Amino acid sequence: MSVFQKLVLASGSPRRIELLQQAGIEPYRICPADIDETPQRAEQPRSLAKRLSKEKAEKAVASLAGDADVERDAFVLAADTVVAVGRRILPKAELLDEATHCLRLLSGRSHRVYTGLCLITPTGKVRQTLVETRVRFKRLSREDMENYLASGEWRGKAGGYAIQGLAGTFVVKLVGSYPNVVGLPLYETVSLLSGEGYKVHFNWLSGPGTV
Ligand SMILES: Cc1cn([C@H]2C[C@H](O)[C@@H](COP(=O)(O)OP(=O)(O)OP(=O)(O)O)O2)c(=O)[nH]c1=O
Repeated sequence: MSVFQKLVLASGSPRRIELLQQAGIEPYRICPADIDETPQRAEQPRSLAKRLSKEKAEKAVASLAGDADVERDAFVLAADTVVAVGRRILPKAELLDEATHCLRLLSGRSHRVYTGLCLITPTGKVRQTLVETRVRFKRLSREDMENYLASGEWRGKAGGYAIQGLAGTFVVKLVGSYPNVVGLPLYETVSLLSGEGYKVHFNWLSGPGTV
């Protein structure tokens, strides 16, 4: 393996790319993995997040086969975020109806956000972690819901909301990792990578960053 380590991020989520960069990690390549994310019958939310993150990582690895630049010396990282109220898995909202349904379920209640992480090392080792965050929303008024639905911020988000936007004002309590809710738990990601020998470099040469 070359001294320069390569990280392939198996994700098309702009949030995950930004979060990774926030942790000082610049992916060598972005390789979104399109998979079927339908839950299996009676599948638990945490099993779903783990399974899908592994499928995304494996699909990215398969798509790199034959690519001499990354085939044998890249770490491949994937994640999947699932929002659940009890055992009920909320959809990744694409339609207004789905987002409305999600907001009704989330209003005035606690829910859990799970992110499954999967890392495949250059030697083919598969490492997985699951991170859980508990979030409680205030009771949402009709006006809150209407304004939120009109914002469109729910589109493509697990559970039909994005905590990093307007929905941040709905949060009464959060227990656990905040970046986990946005899609990538930073502490656990860095631990997973460094535990497998990926060196996280901080680019101090570019001077103090602005956050
Ligand atoms: C709950 C929540 C989810 N999300 C996002 C994170 C994920 O992008 C998305 C959950 O869907 P995912 O299937 O985890 O990810 P994705 O399809 O967007 O990207 P990829 O599979 O290519 O990595 O919801 C937020 O941005 N904010 C939030 O508060």
